[in-house]
Amino acid sequence: MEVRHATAPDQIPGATTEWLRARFLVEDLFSPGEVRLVYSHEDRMVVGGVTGPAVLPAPDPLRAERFLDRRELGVVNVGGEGEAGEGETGTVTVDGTPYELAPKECLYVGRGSREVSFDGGSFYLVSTPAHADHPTAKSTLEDAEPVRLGGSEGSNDRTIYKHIHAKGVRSCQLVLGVTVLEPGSMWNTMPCHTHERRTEVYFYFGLPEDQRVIHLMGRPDETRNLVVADRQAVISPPWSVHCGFGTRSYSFVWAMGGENQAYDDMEQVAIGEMR
Ligand SMILES: O=C(O)C(=O)C[C@H](O)C(=O)CO
Ligand SMILES: [Zn+2]
Repeated sequence: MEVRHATAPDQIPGATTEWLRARFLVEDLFSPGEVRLVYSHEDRMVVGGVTGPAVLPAPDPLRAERFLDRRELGVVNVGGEGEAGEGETGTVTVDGTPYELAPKECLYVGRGSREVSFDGGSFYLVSTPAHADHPTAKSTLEDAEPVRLGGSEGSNDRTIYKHIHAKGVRSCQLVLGVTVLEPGSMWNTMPCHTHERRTEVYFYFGLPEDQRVIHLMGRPDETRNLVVADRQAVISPPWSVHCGFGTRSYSFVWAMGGENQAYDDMEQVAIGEMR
């Protein structure tokens, strides 16, 4: 498990591309038969990738017998569509109960779960500290009550699926959803925002291998960019904007941890304020 330390906005002026990528970009999350994990001190969020079969370990930095002794976990199947277009389903088994996840479906795994294993599919993981037990629950795209936002005039026609949130699958602090851009729409999260009460992690997927997303980060008046490939994640601290545009359309998993779970509790930033 890689450990990354927290950052401050006054470190951004003068930061090199390499410095920014080492702190905020998470590459290489997927390797067959392995669970790869990164522990960020930004709200103590852990992100990971699994290509099964594999079992969720309890890495040493957690100093816990089991990964979920003091944590909760969101799992999203980020595997591609099957040859017949029906989607590659994968299985997550929690303490002997199997849950089949189709692409973009999500499983919330509550604190206290003892064994989590993965088979088939390709799974993205996000975990936050937890102080109560909430039941393990699956969320389909229908359960996530899709909301269509934006439009073709802004190249941001997209659908937001909220899986884990205050009015959906319940958790202690984790909030998680999937946003899918329509073909020809490239911009996510514009106009952008910050939320000082929460860290957010974006995981981009469904992007062709030779295409990229240009992810904007930093204080609104001191922005930088990260050039992000398919199946890479960006850690967005509470002080940073998080938005971007792709050279093709794509999907992303967004997940937050921190002070509150109010999805709309954000500070909107007008494009004219950005530098
Ligand atoms: O497309 C969007 O806009 C998003 O998905 C925004 C995220 O949900 C977000 O940033 C929540 O704070
Ligand atoms: Zn946000």
